[in-house]
Amino acid sequence: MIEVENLYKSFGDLDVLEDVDLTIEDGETIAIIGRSGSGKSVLMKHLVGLLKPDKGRVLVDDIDIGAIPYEELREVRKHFGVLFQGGALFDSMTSFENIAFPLNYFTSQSDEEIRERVLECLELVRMPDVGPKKPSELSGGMRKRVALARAIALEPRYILYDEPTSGLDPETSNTIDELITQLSDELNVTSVVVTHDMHSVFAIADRAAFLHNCHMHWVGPVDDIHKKPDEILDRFVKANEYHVGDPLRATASQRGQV
Ligand SMILES: Nc1ncnc2c1ncn2[C@@H]1O[C@H](COP(=O)(O)OP(=O)(O)OP(=O)(O)O)[C@@H](O)[C@H]1O
Repeated sequence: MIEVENLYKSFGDLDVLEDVDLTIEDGETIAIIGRSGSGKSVLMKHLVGLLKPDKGRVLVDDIDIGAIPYEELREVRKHFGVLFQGGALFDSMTSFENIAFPLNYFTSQSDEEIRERVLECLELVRMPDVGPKKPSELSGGMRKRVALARAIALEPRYILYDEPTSGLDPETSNTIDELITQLSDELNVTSVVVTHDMHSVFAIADRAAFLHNCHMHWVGPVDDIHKKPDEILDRFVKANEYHVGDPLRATASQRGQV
């Protein structure tokens, strides 16, 4: 479980998060939503200790990650897989080497064990044959899937996704959404998805957490987004769900493509 308590964060004069509380339950998929610049990525970075709160705490399995030395934080981070916005793959390495990287860095597994795990991860993202390919030889959606394979290599308990569908066409976005759901079910992980893609939110998330004006304005089951209207949330949702009816999104979902 991750608990964010009374979190404040500013950069110079810019207040980004004020008095933010959020509890992320084990096994759920929660979407962090909000306008561009509302602090979604800043909040996500606090969950894994990449940023430290000015005030407040982030507890991961009861450990206050802002108050522990780096060596202990490194141990906590082993439980996290992070899919960064651009994928953040190493361009000079093959897909195989990218996925093997955290295994080489964090574990003392043999070359054979690492090879098996890399192939397993490629299988999980349904791209068993791309190991020898470099990121530059792959499409945007394929790069995200390789990055996802790398994020799950250490068998994380938590996967953090930063805008996983941004920059992808609707059909590829569906593929990524379906993969997020599949991994959540098969690996029984807790997933935190930063996004403003409301189609994704309704497709994959159990709950949504809406940041607005530095505050956690609304948190609840996605089913309640329309049932229990909140004027500000409603405005945000309407502005961002224009492509929900996109036939490509619908078609790929119905086909169940991954
Ligand atoms: N390291 C930093 N130093 C200074 N300002 C920062 C830093 N990180 C984020 N910010 C600022 O904090 C604000 C929130 O940024 P953040 O990236 O969390 O927004 P976001 O909600 O994820 O937006 P988007 O949807 O556009 O990605 C922005 O104004 C950003 O410029």
